[in-house]
Amino acid sequence: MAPAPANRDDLKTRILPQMTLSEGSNPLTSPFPPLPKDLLPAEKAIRRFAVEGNAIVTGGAGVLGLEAARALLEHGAKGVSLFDVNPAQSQDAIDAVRSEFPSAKIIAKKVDVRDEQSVQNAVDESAEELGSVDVLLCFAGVVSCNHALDVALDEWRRTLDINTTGSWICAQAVARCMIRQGHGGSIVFTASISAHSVNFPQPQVSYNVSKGALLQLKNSLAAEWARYGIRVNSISPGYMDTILNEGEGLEEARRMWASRNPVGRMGQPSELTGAVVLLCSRAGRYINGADILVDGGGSVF
Ligand SMILES: NC(=O)c1ccc[n+]([C@@H]2O[C@H](COP(=O)([O-])OP(=O)(O)OC[C@H]3O[C@@H](n4cnc5c(N)ncnc54)[C@H](O)[C@@H]3O)[C@@H](O)[C@H]2O)c1
Ligand SMILES: OC[C@@H](O)C(O)[C@H](O)CO
Repeated sequence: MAPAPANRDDLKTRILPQMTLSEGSNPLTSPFPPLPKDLLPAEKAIRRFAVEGNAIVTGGAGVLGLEAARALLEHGAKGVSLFDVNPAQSQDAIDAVRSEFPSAKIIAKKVDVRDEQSVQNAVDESAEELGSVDVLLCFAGVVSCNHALDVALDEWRRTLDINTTGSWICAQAVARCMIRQGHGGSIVFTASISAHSVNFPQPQVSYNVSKGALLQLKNSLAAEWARYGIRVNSISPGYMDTILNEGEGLEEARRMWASRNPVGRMGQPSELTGAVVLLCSRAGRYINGADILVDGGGSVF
């Protein structure tokens, strides 16, 4: 049953008394344990960037989500559960990842991140089928480009519902699961350069707002959930060379995005994975509440 909304009395009697750091099993209260001295340097590097346990990746049938899932598996994740409103669109690509990692468990679930009950069921099933949920990557998202004067309320609501509220619904369901498990975890939202500045030339007010809000969602949860050993961070990709940024009429915009970038090109999906792995591995243990821009320097131009 959903909890009742809090009132003013709850603040003193229930909410503030719970704002204490739970030590004991909280992995964040102690520093990264030293690696055994007799390991070879390469083995130390692997251990430092190892991803432990299992992950849920929303938008997991999309270009960036699936590439991030592949990177987690490369770094030792035992299994991934891909949540997507349309997993069938990428059946072949998902099968290709399955054959790359034959000993990993790779599940695809049809989930609309706006549907709280469907997310809750899929999180519970994933925990059961994989054995645990230790990482959540939120990639599910839609882009919406329109002149601010023409944006219909439905278009505005849909963009914020999927990009922002959908990430919140998934984070809350997964955090409850991680707290039950008792050993913390890592949550990563996908914001964007659009969370930091206004894109050019395309007008996209609802998208920009949906991604900007994710940064404050990340900050708020990072502050609250560290006491359970859960770190919450975000990545902010620049213009990546994916279907989101393809299509008729976008040729001139693509040229402009590349020319306004210090490295002179758009990013490749695999170029996001270093930041994702860092945030989900032991090496990222003291990174909490951070946003990593992966944009070739485009946002400083
Ligand atoms: N491609 C870029 O240049 C870029 C830049 C910055 C941020 N991003 C963000 O990265 C994320 C992934 O982008 P991408 O390029 O891989 O796009 P993509 O379209 O390939 O992937 C997005 C996925 O989200 C899924 N999705 C959409 N609505 C959903 C819903 N209601 N519930 C569940 N799944 C849903 C889609 O089916 C799709 O598989 C998005 O959040 C996007 O805003 C992308
Ligand atoms: O901000 C870059 C991306 O988030 C997005 O792909 C682009 O703005 C879509 O036009």
